[in-house]
Amino acid sequence: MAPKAYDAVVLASFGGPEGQDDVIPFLRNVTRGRGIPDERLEEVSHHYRAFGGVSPINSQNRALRAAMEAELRRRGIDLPVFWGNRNWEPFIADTLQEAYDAGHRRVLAVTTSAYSCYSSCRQYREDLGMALVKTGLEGRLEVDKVRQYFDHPGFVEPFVEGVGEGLAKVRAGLAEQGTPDAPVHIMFSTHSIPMGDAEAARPHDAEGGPAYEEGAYVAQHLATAQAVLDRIPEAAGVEWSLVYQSRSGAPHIPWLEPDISDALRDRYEGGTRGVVIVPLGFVSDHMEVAWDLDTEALETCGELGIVADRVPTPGTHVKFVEGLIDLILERTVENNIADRPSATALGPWFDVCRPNCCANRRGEKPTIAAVDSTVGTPLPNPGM
Ligand SMILES: CC1=C(CCC(=O)O)c2cc3nc(cc4[nH]c(cc5[nH]c(cc1n2)c(C)c5CCC(=O)O)c(CCC(=O)O)c4C)C(CCC(=O)O)=C3C
Ligand SMILES: [Fe+2]
Repeated sequence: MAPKAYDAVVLASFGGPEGQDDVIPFLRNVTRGRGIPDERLEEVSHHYRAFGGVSPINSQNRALRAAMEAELRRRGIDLPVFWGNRNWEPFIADTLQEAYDAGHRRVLAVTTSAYSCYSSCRQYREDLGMALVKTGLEGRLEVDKVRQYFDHPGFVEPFVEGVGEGLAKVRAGLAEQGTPDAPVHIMFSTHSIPMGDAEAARPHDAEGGPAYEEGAYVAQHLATAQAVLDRIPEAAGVEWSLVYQSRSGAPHIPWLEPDISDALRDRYEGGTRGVVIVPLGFVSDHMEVAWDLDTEALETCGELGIVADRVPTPGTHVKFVEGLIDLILERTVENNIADRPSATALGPWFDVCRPNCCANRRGEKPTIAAVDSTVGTPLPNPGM
């Protein structure tokens, strides 16, 4: 898509509760119309309760926003960064209104989500699209979005660093135990999604780019994991796999598998004694990482006697923050960066999503940043 003169950035995220009283209303917001059984909500509420009802995600987003502003200032670029969420305050609609009231007319969104699937791409585009409709800013505020950035070096490099360090720690732990040569496994973990969503995560039209047998969500994770490993000499020859976590939904609906806990048990039976756990699907150490990995998966490792290390998410890693700013500058007229780096053969991903990309299987909603967008941006020339 041709560069534009954006006048503000919106960091769009998931949101999380800020106290015990927020937990249930937050969970209702997340699962509205999504067919999640009450027992699952009850179960997940305990994760938040155990953390005082406070998700770590909001403070992480405040820190990310501050880091992005600092990096823009450092480069002498005058672009304010607003922040809004899908499921909790500040809500995206209020954020767009705030940006508009402050005089901005053309904003570029960055989401805290790197891959392509309904939950991580289209749903954010719908959040922004519906916010435009709700506020009545449709046609008055232009909203675009940076490309999904799973393969941007700024996202990949912090994992390269983390996996390298994780491998060293796990090997040192095994040596301490007197089993320095015990088999080690690198386990990349991401959010499970319904199989139907995984299959829908792709461009649908004939000329809309490559289609992927396993869906773009899985293909992007596999390619990114490989890109991380290719950059770590010490990882050569180490076995690895992609596993899934945080499954919800009704039991009879198939979701991506294997679950990380099952995978850990199977690997242990196959001889693995050290595991590097890589939260490849996530941008910050929020609840899905703090609970499902640091509490549950690490507990499973402890029970089995596996030496384990959980690698950090990109968070506010300087390379990640610089990468997000580079992604913004790919799209701006001023300070434009013409280079669109990609660490995998799949990318760089589209600035403007192809028709039906990451389809909402529960019915159409207004979206931005797609060839078939009904709000957000007039798209005379959809380009890349
Ligand atoms: C792909 C994906 C990402 C990664 C991309 C991205 O980052 O956006 C992600 C992130 C997150 N998911 C999060 C929390 C939750 N996700 C839920 C439910 C669901 N997630 C799904 C998918 C994803 N989720 C799906 C298909 C569902 C089923 C309901 C539905 O079809 O929509 C539920 C409901 C209860 C449950 O069943 O677990 C909760 C509480 C938090 C916040 C953590 C915090 O508070 O720190 C974050 C960052
Ligand atoms: Fe989720």
